[in-house]
Amino acid sequence: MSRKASENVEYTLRSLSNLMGEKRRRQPDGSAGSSAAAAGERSLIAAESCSSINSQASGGELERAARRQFQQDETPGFVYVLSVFSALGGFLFGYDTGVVSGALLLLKRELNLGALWQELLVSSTVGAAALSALAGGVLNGLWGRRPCILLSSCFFIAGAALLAAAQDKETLLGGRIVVGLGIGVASMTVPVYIAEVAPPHLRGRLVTINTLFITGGQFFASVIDGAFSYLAKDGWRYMLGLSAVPAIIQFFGFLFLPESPRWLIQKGQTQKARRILSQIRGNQTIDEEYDSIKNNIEEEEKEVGAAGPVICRMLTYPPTRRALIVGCGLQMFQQLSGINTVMYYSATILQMSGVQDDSRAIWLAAVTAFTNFLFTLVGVWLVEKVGRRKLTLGSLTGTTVALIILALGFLLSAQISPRVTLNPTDPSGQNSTCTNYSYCNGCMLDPDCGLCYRLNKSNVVESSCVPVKKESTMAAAWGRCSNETRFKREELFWAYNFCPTPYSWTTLLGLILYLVFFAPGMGPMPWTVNSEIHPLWARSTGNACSSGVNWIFNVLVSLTFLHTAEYLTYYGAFFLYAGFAGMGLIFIYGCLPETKGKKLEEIESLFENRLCTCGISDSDEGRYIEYIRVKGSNYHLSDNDASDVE
Ligand SMILES: O[C@H]1[C@H](O)[C@@H](O)[C@H](O)[C@@H](O)[C@H]1O
Repeated sequence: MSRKASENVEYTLRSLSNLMGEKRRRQPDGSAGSSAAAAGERSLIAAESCSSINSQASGGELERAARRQFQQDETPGFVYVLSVFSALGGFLFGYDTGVVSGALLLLKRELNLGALWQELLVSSTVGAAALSALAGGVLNGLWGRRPCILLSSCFFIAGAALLAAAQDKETLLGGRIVVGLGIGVASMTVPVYIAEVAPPHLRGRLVTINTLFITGGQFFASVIDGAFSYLAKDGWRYMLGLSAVPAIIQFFGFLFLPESPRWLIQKGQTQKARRILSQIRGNQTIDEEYDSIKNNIEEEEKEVGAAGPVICRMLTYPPTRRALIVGCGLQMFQQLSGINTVMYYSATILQMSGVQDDSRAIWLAAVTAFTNFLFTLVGVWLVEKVGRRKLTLGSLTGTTVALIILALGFLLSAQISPRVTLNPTDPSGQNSTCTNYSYCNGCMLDPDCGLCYRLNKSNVVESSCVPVKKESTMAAAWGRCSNETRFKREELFWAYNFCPTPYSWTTLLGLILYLVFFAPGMGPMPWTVNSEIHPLWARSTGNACSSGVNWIFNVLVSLTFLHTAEYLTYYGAFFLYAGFAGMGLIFIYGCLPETKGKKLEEIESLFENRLCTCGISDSDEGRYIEYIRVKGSNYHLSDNDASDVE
C-alpha cells in the first residue's frame, strides 16, 4: 500500500474510533448523531470489512447511519452539466467521422470524385485528428482544458461552415482537415476534463458518457445520412454542415463553464481552484480533496523533478512509463480489434445475410450504429458496478469469440463459394479480369468485379462474374445486371463484395455478438482508463500520446483493410483481428489495474510495481477498505460497494 493510502487508512480509522467513542459517550440521550450533524461536524468514517473491530454491532449501526447520510448527499447537478457540455465534443467526434460515408455517396456523383479523392476526404480527417491529438497535449498543459475545448468547438464550427459552402473538392478537403483538428483536440481533452471535475465514485460513469456521445454521434450521423440521401442535389451540404449546431452550443456553453480545478492548482491559481471546487462539490467540504491534490503535486515535483520535456520525464520515471504503456496499449488494441472495419463493413455483412434491397443499406448501417450506441449505454451502467478491469476483460473475450465467428462465417462462404457458370464477353471488346474467375470467392475479392446470378430455390444458378459500374457498386457495368430496375424485374441478383451462401447467418451472428461485446467495454474503457491513470503533471501528455495512438491505428486498420482482405481473404483478415484481440486480452489481463473508486491522486501508486503484475492486485479485493462520507467530507468508496450507495 502506498504511503498516501496508508496515511488515509490511519486517518480514517482514527476518525472512526473518535466517532465511536463520541457515540458511546453520548448514547444515553441518543443525540450523538444529530448533535454532531447540527454542529456541522464533517468527518470520514472508514469501515474495514474484515477487520477485527470489537464492537461490531455498534460499528454496523454506525456504518448504516453513515451510509444513510451519504445517500442524502447528492452529487451537485453542476457536474452533470459540465460533463454533458464537454461530451458534446464526443458527439461531434462521432458525427463527423460517421457522416462522411453517406455524404460521399452524393458527393462523388455531384463533384465527380474518383477513388483517390474519396479516400482523401475520409482519411484526411483521421490523419489530422492524429496530429492534433498529439499537439493537444502541449496545449492542454499550457492553456488548460477549457481553452482547448473552446478551440476544438471553433475548429468544428469553421470546418462545418467550409464544408457546407464548398464549391470544389479542394475546399472540401480543407474543411475535412479542419474538422479533423477539432476531433483530435476534443478526443484527448474531454475525457481528461470530465475525469478531473467528477467525484471518484462517478468518474468512470461520467467519462464513459463521453463514449456514449461518440457512438450517439455516429448513430445520429447515419440517420441524417439516410434522411438527406433523398436530396440528390446539395444533400451533402446539410449532412456536413449540421455539425455546426452542437459545436455552437458547446462553444457558448463553455464560455460560462469553469476550468478544471486540478489544472488551476497545478498552475498555482489556488483561490480560483478552491472556488470552482466548492462550486462543483456543492455542499461538501473540499478541504481534503484540495489538500490531497496540492500535496500530490508537490510530492510529484519533488520525486520527478520539473526539468525537461514531460514526455522524457514520463519515460524515465517507471510508474508513468508503465501507465503510458498501458494507456497506449489499450488504445492500440481497441483499433486492432477492427471496430471501424466491422462498422464500415456491416452493410455488406447484412446484405450477405439475405437483405437484398440495396436502398436499405444506408438504414442498415444506422441499425448497426444504433446497436453500438445501445450497448455503450450498458457500459455506462456497468462501469461503476463491475469496474474497468473486469468490464474490459469480459468485453474483449466476447469480442475475440465474435471475431472468430465472423471469420468462420466468411470461411464457410468461401468454402462453398458458388461456381461461375456463364462467361459473357464484354460488349466493348475489352478484356476484363472479372470473366476469368471460376468461383464467386475470387470474384468477390476483386474490388472491380461482382456476381450476377439467379436463384433456384436457394441454389445459385446462371452466375457470371462481371465488372462493377464505376459510379455505383449497386449494378454491373454491362450485361444482365447493369440496370437495377430491369434485373430486379427479371429476378436476377447482384452481389458486390460478398457471395450468396446458406451460411451467411453465421456472419450476421458474428456481427451482432461483436457489437454486443465490444460496445460496453473495449469501446469506452480505453478512453476512460486513460483519463485516470496518469498523474496530473503527465495527464495531458499521456492522453495526447494514447489518443494519437488510437487515431494512428484507426487510419492503419481502415486503410489496409481492403488490401488485407485481398491478400489474406476476408476470413483471413477477421482471423487476424481475432489474433490481435487475443493478444490484447493477454496484455490487459496482465497489465490493467482496477482504478474504480480510487481518487485520481491515488492511482499512480497502482503502477509502482513491475508492469504486468497489475492483475495480481485482484487478490486484494476480498480485503477492502471502505471510506464513507459523513455529511460533506470527501470520501473514497470501496471497490466492491460503490453501487450500493449511489
Ligand atoms: O471508442 C470509440 C467508439 O467505439 C467508436 O464506435 C469507434 O468508431 C471509435 O474508433 C472508438 O474510439
